[in-house]
Amino acid sequence: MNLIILSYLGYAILALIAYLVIAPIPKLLYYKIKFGSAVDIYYFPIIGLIGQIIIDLIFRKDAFYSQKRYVLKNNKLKLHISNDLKGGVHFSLVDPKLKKLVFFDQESFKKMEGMPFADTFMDQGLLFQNGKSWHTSRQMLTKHFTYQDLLVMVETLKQECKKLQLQDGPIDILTLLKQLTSTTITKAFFGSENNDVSDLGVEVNKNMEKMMLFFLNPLIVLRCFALKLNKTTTPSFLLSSGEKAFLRELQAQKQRISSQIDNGIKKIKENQTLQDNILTTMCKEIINNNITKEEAIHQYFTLLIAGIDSTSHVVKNFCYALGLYPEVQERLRKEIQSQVQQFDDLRPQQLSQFKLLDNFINESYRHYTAVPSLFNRVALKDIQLGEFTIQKGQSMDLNMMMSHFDPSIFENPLKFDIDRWNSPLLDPYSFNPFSAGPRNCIGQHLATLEMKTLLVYLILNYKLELNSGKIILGLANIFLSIEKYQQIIMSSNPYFLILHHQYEQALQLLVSDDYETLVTKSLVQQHLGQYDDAFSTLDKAIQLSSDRSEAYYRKGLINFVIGKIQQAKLDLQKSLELNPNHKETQQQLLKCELELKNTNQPAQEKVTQQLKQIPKNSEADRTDCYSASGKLMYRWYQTDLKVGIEIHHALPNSADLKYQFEKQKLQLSFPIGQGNNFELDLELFDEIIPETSKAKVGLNSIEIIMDKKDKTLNWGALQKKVEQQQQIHIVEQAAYPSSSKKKKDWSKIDKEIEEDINKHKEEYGEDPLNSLFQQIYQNGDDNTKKAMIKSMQGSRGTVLSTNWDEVKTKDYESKDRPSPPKGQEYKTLG
Ligand code: HEM
Repeated sequence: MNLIILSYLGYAILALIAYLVIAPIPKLLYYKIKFGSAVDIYYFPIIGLIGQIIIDLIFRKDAFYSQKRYVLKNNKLKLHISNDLKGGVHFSLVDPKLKKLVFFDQESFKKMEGMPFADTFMDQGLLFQNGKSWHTSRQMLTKHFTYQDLLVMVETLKQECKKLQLQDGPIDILTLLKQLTSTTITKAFFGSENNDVSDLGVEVNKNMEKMMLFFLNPLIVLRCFALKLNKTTTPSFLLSSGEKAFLRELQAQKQRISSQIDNGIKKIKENQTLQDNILTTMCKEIINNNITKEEAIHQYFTLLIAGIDSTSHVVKNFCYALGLYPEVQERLRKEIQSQVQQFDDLRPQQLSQFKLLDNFINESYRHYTAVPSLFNRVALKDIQLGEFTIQKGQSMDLNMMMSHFDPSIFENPLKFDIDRWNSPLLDPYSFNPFSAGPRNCIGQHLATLEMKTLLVYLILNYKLELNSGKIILGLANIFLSIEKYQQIIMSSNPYFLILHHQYEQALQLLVSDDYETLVTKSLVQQHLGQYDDAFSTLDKAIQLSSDRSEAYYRKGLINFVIGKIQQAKLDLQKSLELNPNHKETQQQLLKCELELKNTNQPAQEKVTQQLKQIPKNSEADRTDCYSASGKLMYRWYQTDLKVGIEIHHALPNSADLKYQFEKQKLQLSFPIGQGNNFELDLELFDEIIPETSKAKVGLNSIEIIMDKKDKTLNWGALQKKVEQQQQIHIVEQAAYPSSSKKKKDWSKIDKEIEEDINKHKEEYGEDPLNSLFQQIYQNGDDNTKKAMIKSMQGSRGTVLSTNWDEVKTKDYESKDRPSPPKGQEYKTLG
C-alpha cells in the first residue's frame, strides 16, 4: 500500500517537473514568433534567468555577462522573456518607454515580496508596502530625506569615515562599508546623539547576513517557494536551528527598538523637546494612531536593509573601478585636491561641485549596476504595455542592466568611460540607478552624500589598488558576500603625506615611473634635501615627455633654491616656452631676474642662505665647502654612524673616480674636463673604518660614505685641524659667461645679503625675493605691471623693465632681444 502511495507521489512529482520543464517552451516560442526581434527569449529548465546568471557567474565570473550583451546583439530589443519557476513566463522590460509606463502606474502592479520571514520585520515597511499604507508611510518619511535637510548629516558622515579602521595593505572594504552605512542609517533614524543604539545597525546587519545565507541551501529555497514558509505562522518544527537562532536575535533587536519608541512617546507626552529625527516622527504618528509600533519597527529594518547593502556594494564597486583605472583615480584626486586640501576642510556644499566625481559615480553605476533590476512586479490586472499584453498574475522586472549596455544610448557600452557623462542622456528612463517615479529610492540623497563623502575621504587620503586576481561580479548580497571577492589594497596617498610633511613615507609610495609621479617625487626629494636625486628624477621625466613644462619648472625651482640662479633661469625659460601662460613660472623668472640684478651675479653660482636651510626631515646636517673662488664643490654631513661627502659633479665614467680610504685619511681624484683634475686629500677629523667605507658615482654627483670608528663622537669639522684644511687642488673650469670682470668675494656677498635680508625681514617677509618682486609689482601702477610682464614674457626672462614707455614699442621676440650670454645661444624647444 505504502509502495503504491509512494509511486503515485513519484508520478505526481515527475508530472510536476515535466510540466515545469515543458510548459514554458510553447509560450516562449509564441512571443518570439509574434514579436520577432522586439523580443528575445531565454529558456533554462525550471529556474529560467537564474540559470543564466549562475552559468555566467561560474564560467564568465560576471553574473550579468549575457544580459550586458543582449542589446548589443539585438538593437531592436524591447522585452526579454524567460521561463519562470511556475512553468509560466517572466518579462524583463528593456525599452525605457515601457519602463516609464510602469514607473508611473501605481495601480496596476504590486511589488513581489522576496525576503524570508519578512512579516516579522519588514513587510509593513516602505519597500514592500503597497497601496494606501505605502502612500501614508512615504509621506511621513519623505521630509527626513530631502537633500537640503540631509546636508547636516555630512559632519556625522565625516566623523564616521575617520573612524573606519583603514590601514595600508589589503583590506576587506565591503565589511567596513557595511559598518559605516549601518551606523549612518541608525543615526539618521534615532538621532546622531543617541548612543544607546549606536551598535544596533551593525548587529541587525550581521543577523540579516546570516539569513541571506539560508538562500544558499536549495532545500530551504524550495521549501520557501513550495510552502510559503516565509511567514511567522510556520510551525517551528519545520525551521532549522539556524533559522530559529536568527528569529531569536531578531526578537531581541525588535525589543531594543521598541524601548526606544516607548521612551520617545513618554518624552513627547511629558512635553520634552526632542530632536527632529525619524524616531520622533514615528512616535508622534503612533500617539495619533496613524501607525502601529510594529509598523515603526518595520520602517527601521526597511531603511537599514534597503540602505546598507545597496550603498556598501555601490561604494565597493567604486573602489574596484578606482583600482582598475588608476588614471581615473588620479584625475579625481586632482579635481578634489583643487577644492579640498584636507578632508577636515570639506564643506557639505562642495559635494555637489565635483563634476568629474559625478561623472565617475554615474559611470560606475552604469557599468557595475548594483541594482541590476528592480524588485519583481506582479500585474494586478491585464495591462497593455505598448504592443505587449501582460496578463493578471504575470511577473516582470524593470531591467536596468540591459539598458545600461544599449549602444544606441551609451556608445561603446562595454568601455568604462567617465567622459561620456559630459553629454546629456538621450532618454531619461535609460539610466535610473535609484529608480524613477513616485516609488523611487527615498534614501537616494542620503546615499549620494554618504558615497561622495566617503570617496573624497578615500581618494584624498589613500591610493587604491586591486589585489591580484579578478573580482567576481555577482548579485549583491547573495553571491558576492560569500565569494572571497577581490580585496582592495589601500596605501596612504603620497599627496596626502606630502601635505602633512611626511616626505620619507611619501617617497616610498612614489614608485611608478610616469611623468606625474616623477615630478611629484622630485618635489619630495627636494624637501628631503636630496637635490641630486631630484635632478635625476626630473631628467627621467623630461626624457619621458620633453614637451611638458612641469619638470623644467621644478628644475628651475630647485636650482634657484640651491643658488644656481643662472641655471634656474634657463630651466624656467624652457618651461615658459612650453607653457607660456603659467603664472608661477613667470613670477619665478622675475625672481631670478631680480636676484641676478640684485647681486650683479656674474659667472659663478651664488650660494644663497637657502642652501643652508636644512630640511626638517633630513637625517643629518650638511656643511658646504667652497673652492678658493667660492664655487660650491662639495658638502659634508654626518649621522651618528657615518660621515658623508657629496661632490656636485656629473662623472660620465665611474671608473675615472680614484679614491683611497685610510684610518684617518681620504684621498680622491677624478677628471673634470679640459685636462683638469679635481683632487681631495683630507686628514679627517677622526678615525673611520676604511674597509666598509664607500664611494659611489651618481647621475649628478659623487658620494662618499665613511663609517665612523667612534660612533659616539660628533665631528666638529670634516678635517683634523682648521688651519690644516686642505686647499682643493683644482684648476677652475671656464667661468660662466658674464659681462662682469670683477672678482667677487663670495663669503662677503653672502654675508651682505643675509644682513640685508635680516634688516628688512619685516618688509620682505619669509621669502624675501618673492616679497621684493611682489612689492615692486603690487606698488606699481598698471603701466609698471604691464612693463614687467611684457619684458619678462617677451624676452623669455632675459629682460625686466618697469618702464612701459620704453617697453611698449619693443619687440623682444626678435629685434630687441638681448644677446645671449657668451657661449650660449637661444634655441627653440619642441
Ligand atoms: C547607492 C545606494 C542605493 C541605491 C542604488 C538604491 C536603489 C534603490 C532602488 C533602485 C529602489 C527602487 C526599488 C524598487 O522599486 O524595486 C530603491 C528603493 C528604496 N530605497 Fe534605495 N538605494 C540606495 C540607498 C538607499 C538608502 C541609503 C536608503 C535608506 C536610508 C534606501 C531606502 C530605500 C527605500 C525605503 C526604498 C523603497 C521606496 C519606496 O518603495 O517608496 N535606499 N532604492
